[in-house]
Amino acid sequence: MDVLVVTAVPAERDAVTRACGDGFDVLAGGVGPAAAAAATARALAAGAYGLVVSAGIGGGFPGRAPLGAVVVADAIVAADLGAETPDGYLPVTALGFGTVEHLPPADLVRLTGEAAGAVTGTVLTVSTVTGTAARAAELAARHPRAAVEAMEGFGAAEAAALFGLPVLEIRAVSNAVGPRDRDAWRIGEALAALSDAFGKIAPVLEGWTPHD
Ligand SMILES: O=C(O)c1cccc(C(=O)CC[C@H]2O[C@@H](n3cnc4c(=O)[nH]cnc43)[C@H](O)[C@@H]2O)c1
Repeated sequence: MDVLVVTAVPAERDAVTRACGDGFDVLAGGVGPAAAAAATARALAAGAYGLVVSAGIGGGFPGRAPLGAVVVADAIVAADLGAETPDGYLPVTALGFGTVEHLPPADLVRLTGEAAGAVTGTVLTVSTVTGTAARAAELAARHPRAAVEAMEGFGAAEAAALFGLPVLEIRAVSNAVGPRDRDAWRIGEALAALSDAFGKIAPVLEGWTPHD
């Protein structure tokens, strides 16, 4: 299986490459869903791949994914792609547009989750890092299965879907979703956990074949 791994920043790319060597193509496509979509689409147009993996650090929802935990997404959801109304938030699908969710292959989620000892759950894609308890509570209420929020998965997934390819998202938790406390972020530990997880799941990804 030829695998394209898309991270946001070079530190994440290097954490994956440390574990996988030359086995996969790993790129740092930039922060945010638009950058991830553009970088993924460019790479997919230039090469022959069978699987796209969005990977990096992320914020864990308290009670679902503690610092240092690894999360494999069983759903990749755009959490702020919609409209605010006086009656609350509406996803774009409620407005008659597009999609807000991509589902990775269930067998691949199970196999990689088991290999890495990961939590499985919804990974939210946001364009703005959550910084208040109120916003964290709002997202958790709207997405009860949310384990992590990050900023790129949905963009990579949109590009993968455009090319008819399956997608997976793997996150290592660097901080808790909630009131902003930059000093409490544990980026080094999360990058080490990401690297460790890729060391364990690389053989799974290499051996996996899609089926209908
Ligand atoms: O300062 C650094 O060294 C550094 C390294 C990596 C990422 C950052 C960021 O500022 C965060 C944006 C980046 O990380 C993901 N991320 C991590 N935690 C969260 C979160 O709580 N909510 C949303 N995104 C998060 C995100 O995917 C971005 O790629 C700084």
